[in-house]
Amino acid sequence: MTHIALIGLPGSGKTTIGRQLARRLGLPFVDTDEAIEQELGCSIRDFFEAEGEVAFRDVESRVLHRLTEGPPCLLSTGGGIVLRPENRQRLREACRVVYLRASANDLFRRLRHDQKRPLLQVADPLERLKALEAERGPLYRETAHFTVDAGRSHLHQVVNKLAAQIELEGGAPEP
Ligand SMILES: Nc1ncnc2c1ncn2[C@@H]1O[C@H](COP(=O)(O)OP(=O)(O)OP(=O)(O)O)[C@@H](O)[C@H]1O
Ligand SMILES: O=C(O)C1=C[C@@H](O)[C@@H](O)[C@H](O)C1
Ligand SMILES: [Mg+2]
Repeated sequence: MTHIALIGLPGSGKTTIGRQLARRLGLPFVDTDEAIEQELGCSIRDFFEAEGEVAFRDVESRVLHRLTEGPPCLLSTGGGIVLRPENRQRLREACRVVYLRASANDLFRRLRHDQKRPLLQVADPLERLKALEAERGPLYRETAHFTVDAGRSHLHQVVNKLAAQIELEGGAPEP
């Protein structure tokens, strides 16, 4: 296993915490959503609208495989990456997987004014977050090696806790 991957619901802090943790551990930081947008040459939102979710998930699986075959990095993933069994398997075999757990209520408080996340641009974003939590919670738990509370804790507390846990387990992989 060579990588560290962060998984969790939209807004759980994968990108923000991932960037800070990568700096702490001296690892390159890669966001799968950003890598996908680079590969596509357009935004995920536009691609989703034009080609649909199945086409997006195909690209996401391809990018996950490519990135996890490359040099060790801290991988922040798209919120839906655990939906495909092949991605869950790939994550578990190639990465130390951390689930940033945050409840729908906590995320709603955090994201209620968000306009960037297509999944939340609906009449009732709290209901949508609850549905995502019900569908994906078991998949995040099944995929993760380690879970951390990222709903109520401050950003720096989550980063400190993860850095300590990784140290305890023998430290970060050599980049
Ligand atoms: N523990 C935290 N406490 C308070 N605010 C947080 C915490 N974690 C993240 N945030 C804030 O919540 C917002 C969403 O965080 P971020 O973009 O990192 O989430 P994400 O999991 O990458 O979301 P997405 O799945 O949509 O890419 C940001 O404004 C970030 O600063
Ligand atoms: O939760 C999801 O299904 C998604 C989350 C984003 O990170 C992107 O990967 C995309 O918008 C889909
Ligand atoms: Mg993100």
